[in-house]
Amino acid sequence: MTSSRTSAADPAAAIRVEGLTKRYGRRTAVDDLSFTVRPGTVTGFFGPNGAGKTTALKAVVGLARPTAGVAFVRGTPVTALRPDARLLGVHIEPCGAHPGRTGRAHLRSLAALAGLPRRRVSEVLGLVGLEDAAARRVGKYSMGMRQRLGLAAALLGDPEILVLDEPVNGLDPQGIRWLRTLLRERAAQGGTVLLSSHMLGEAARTVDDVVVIDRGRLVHQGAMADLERTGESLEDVFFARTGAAGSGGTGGAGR
Ligand SMILES: Nc1ncnc2c1ncn2[C@@H]1O[C@H](COP(=O)(O)OP(=O)(O)OP(=O)(O)O)[C@@H](O)[C@H]1O
Repeated sequence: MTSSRTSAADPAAAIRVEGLTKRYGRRTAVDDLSFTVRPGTVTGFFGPNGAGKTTALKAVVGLARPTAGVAFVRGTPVTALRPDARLLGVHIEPCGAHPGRTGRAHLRSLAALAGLPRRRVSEVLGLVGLEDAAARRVGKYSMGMRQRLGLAAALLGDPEILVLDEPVNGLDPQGIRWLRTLLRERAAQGGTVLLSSHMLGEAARTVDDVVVIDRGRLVHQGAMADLERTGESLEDVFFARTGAAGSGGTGGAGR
């Protein structure tokens, strides 16, 4: 396992997770998890079903209160940060859009809440390819369209850091390529992305750094380039470190 020397409150780390634990009753969803997300990178967050990815991402963005540990965003505990759509853009399902509202209306209220200009709504609708569906009710959206709406919401503030939970789910091949290009371009411009995914082949083409968890615990952190040097694929690492090979069921983190 590659450990990071970045200290907890180091503002040079876009995100630093330190000793994060989240319990639901007797179930431990995230277990003493620490990892670092370097600025200007796309970091992939992987693990079997029930490993604790969504729970950890929620804690990273301040949507779940950790039982123990701290998530730092640019060196500040996320719980001490004022909501700032220009710093942190988040897409974690459910996106909270009322099924009876149109996609455009949903984005307009988010923009107003975040103090962003209305023109950003048209811009992000164009960016995610939802212009034609903007006047339709969200309840009528396909899974891929809901995914695009969630991405549009995350992109509203053109944020420095994006946290996306399984953003590829439901996207068509064109959408998957579009998202890969978008995320790579953002990283090339100094932006940071932390995303979870089960699509290891696709993720291997997108991410710079890899964090793998199993049963709530870190089992691997390292750079894709290091894997490429050793000839290991992301899938090799995933199966070797999570022991998920051949298992059809969910491991879960509960003990
Ligand atoms: N609100 C909650 N109340 C109780 N248990 C929860 C809650 N949220 C998550 N869990 C439990 O925490 C564990 C981790 O769930 P989580 O959704 O974080 O995993 P995941 O890695 O995102 O899974 P998947 O890949 O299937 O989306 C699971 O055992 C889940 O049942």
